[in-house]
Amino acid sequence: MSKKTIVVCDHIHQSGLDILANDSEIELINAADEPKDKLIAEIIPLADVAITRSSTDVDAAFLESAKKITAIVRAGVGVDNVDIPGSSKQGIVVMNVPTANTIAAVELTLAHMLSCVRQFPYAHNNLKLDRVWRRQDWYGTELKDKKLGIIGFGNIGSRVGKRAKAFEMDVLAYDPYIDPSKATDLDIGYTKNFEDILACDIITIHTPKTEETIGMISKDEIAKMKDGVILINCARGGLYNEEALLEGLKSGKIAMAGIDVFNKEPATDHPLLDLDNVTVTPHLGANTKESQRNIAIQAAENAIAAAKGIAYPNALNLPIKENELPDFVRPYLELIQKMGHLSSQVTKSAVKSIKVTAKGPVSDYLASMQTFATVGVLTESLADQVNYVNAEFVAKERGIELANEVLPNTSGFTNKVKIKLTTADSTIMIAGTVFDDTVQRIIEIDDYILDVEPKGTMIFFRNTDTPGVIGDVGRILAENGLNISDFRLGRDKKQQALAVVRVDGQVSKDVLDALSALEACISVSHATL
Ligand SMILES: NC(=O)C1=CN([C@@H]2O[C@H](COP(=O)(O)OP(=O)(O)OC[C@H]3O[C@@H](n4cnc5c(N)ncnc54)[C@H](O)[C@@H]3O)[C@@H](O)[C@H]2O)C=CC1
Ligand SMILES: O=C(O)CCC(=O)C(=O)O
Repeated sequence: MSKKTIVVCDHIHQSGLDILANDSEIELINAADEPKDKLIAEIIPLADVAITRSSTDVDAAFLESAKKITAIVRAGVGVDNVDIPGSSKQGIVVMNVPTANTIAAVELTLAHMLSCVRQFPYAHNNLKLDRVWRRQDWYGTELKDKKLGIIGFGNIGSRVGKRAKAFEMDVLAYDPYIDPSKATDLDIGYTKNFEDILACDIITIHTPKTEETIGMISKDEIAKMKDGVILINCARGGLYNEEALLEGLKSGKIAMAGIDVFNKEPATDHPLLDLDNVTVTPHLGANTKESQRNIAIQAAENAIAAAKGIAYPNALNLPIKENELPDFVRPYLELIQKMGHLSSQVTKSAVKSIKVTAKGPVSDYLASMQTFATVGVLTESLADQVNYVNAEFVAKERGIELANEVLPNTSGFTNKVKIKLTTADSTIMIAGTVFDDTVQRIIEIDDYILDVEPKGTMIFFRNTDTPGVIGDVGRILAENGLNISDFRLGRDKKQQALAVVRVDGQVSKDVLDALSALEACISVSHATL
């Protein structure tokens, strides 16, 4: 097997590099010290998988060069510098390493909080750099009994809250997307009213950077805050509008701000740096030895798994979360993909729409069913250019309409999935189910009730329901050296029948011509799964 190339775009801990270097199936290119233009132009085109941090943007230029890339591992949490829709369009799986740097970011937040209330860096510089001993200049405040507002109560926010409780702070969480008990179980207040947060003494933000969270704290919000409020941002630049923050700090409305992240990084010329009431760090939230080691190991292991096509841990743009998928759903996904592939082989015409329907508990996974069915349908014309990540984009680009619907839970099979494929020339409907949790079966094709295992080479022979047809079909197949491994017949109310014949071997044009020459034949087609 040829080696897969993993390009490391930013600095990661040596322990991760060692894992990559020691894998005999992996070619490692450590490009962390390469200029970004060289990285994009010369190195990214070689990569099967790339590992990035916040210093490499996965933008249009990166993606343009990512000709071979199948997966990108963001060695950290925030993926705001990764163009996820653009990656999906190219069929690239985007993965992050979500919890390995949580504690590092939590502790840096507390460091900023303590530094702000005691103006620590200024007192430090006064003594160390200026050699001035003026204790009367450095009166701080205490965290005890202060009200701390936490915006975003996920991995980092909740742990900041827990530690703030140890400082005897009065903590209030704002996060509309969590169960309030996540906060109240920690004896932390929970509010859905953002104004309650604005009334706090200290406010810290721990949300991802999204359209909703950009500028969450702006001029209007700052105006509503207490005079002398302290603001901390160790999440992402821009969550606090930087101009409003600057104004608030200049006017003294905001007493202090602790800032680790900037809208544009590196931020060596930022006007915030000119102020005397900020504590600043150059995006150090994840920079502890423990965190960097953990992240690098996880990023390397996950990149290797992705390069070998074994697994995509923490994938952010796959239609399914592997570890959340109940066992009974997997065979249905496989089945609907096969049904999609089969229907496109039988119709052999430009696809107009793919409609997926399902009944029973499996219908909770309808969106994933749609993706798998779409991959199945498009595989016939696009082979490996289509995958679970880009299927929807590819279909839309080709003007294929995608639709899905839950079927009413009537009697019969507990779970049933159905695909209706409409092409320029015809329509086909195939339904299937799974017996005993593993046995996949096609149970309907158009109006015919059947019981067929979707496997191998299959001939679909539609005929007028007259005696002797089965014998004729068997004879033609035998004359052409095709052994029948299964023969299933479905009849409809119009005196027509559909035979699905599974054969060992390939079906030639001669066989199809001979079958279609039979007087009873209405149509004949074949498919291979
Ligand atoms: N400075 C640094 O080096 C680091 C920064 N980060 C940043 O911190 C962020 C948070 O990290 P984690 O806690 O691990 O992520 P997480 O996903 O565990 O938590 C984020 C929380 O924000 C909440 N949220 C989302 N939108 C919200 C909104 N509009 N209002 C209120 N809450 C909202 C979510 O419900 C979730 O609970 C990351 O997205 C990343 O940008 C993370 C690690 C290091
Ligand atoms: O180390 C980095 O790349 C930054 C860490 C970070 O901001 C994150 O994990 O979201």
